[in-house]
Amino acid sequence: MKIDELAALVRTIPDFPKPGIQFRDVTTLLADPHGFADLVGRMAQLAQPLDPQFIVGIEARGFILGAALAHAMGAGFVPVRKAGKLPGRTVGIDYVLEYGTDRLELHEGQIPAGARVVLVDDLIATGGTALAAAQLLREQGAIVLMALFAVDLPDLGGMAALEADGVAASAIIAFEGH
Ligand SMILES: O=P(O)(O)OC[C@H]1O[C@H](OP(=O)(O)OP(=O)(O)O)[C@H](O)[C@@H]1O
Ligand SMILES: Nc1ncnc2[nH]cnc12
Repeated sequence: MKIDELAALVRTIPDFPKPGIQFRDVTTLLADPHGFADLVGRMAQLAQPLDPQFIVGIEARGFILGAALAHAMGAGFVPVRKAGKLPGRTVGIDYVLEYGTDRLELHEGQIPAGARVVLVDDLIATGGTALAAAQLLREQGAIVLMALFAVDLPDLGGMAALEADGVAASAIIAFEGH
C-alpha cells in the first residue's frame, strides 16, 4: 500500500475534543485489514533491526499498535498507563499538560535495568506524553532504542523535542498543520 493510501485511512474529525483541534482518528485505519497490516509491517521494519526485548505501549491507542507490533516481532509487550489503573506496585512520572498535570505509571520491575525497549504510541503531537514515558523508562535503567508512532503532527514539534532529549523518533505518517 502506498503511504498516501495509508494516510487517507486516518479520519480527521474537526473540533474534537475541543474547538480548533483536528483530531486524527486512527480507528478507521485499524478497521481496514490491509491498512492495519501495512502499518504494523512498516513499524516492524523500523523496529526489528534494533532487536528490542520489549515494546512499551502508551495508553490507550498505543496499546493497540504496541501489542500488534510486539506480536509481529516476537517481543514482549508492556503497558504504560494513566495513574491508578495498573493493579501491581508501580513506578510513575508526573508531567505537565496544556492545562494541569497528569501521571503515567509502569509496573515496578516489569522493565529490568538494561532492557532494550521501543516505545510506541498512535500519535505524537507536542511530545509531552512520549517524553514523560521515555523518561520513566530511562529511570528504570531501560535503553530506549526508539520512539515509534503511526502519526506525527510535525508542526507541534514532538519528534524534534524527543530527538533533542536524545530519543530517536520515527513516524509512519505525517500530517502538516495542527
Ligand atoms: O504528544 P502529546 O501532545 O503528548 O499528545 C499525544 C498523546 O495524545 C493522545 O492520547 P490522549 O491524551 O488523547 O489519550 P488516550 O490515548 O488515552 O485517548 C495520543 O494517543 C498520545 O498519547
Ligand atoms: N490532533 C490530535 N489527534 C489525535 N490525537 C491527538 N493527541 C493530541 N493531539 C491529537
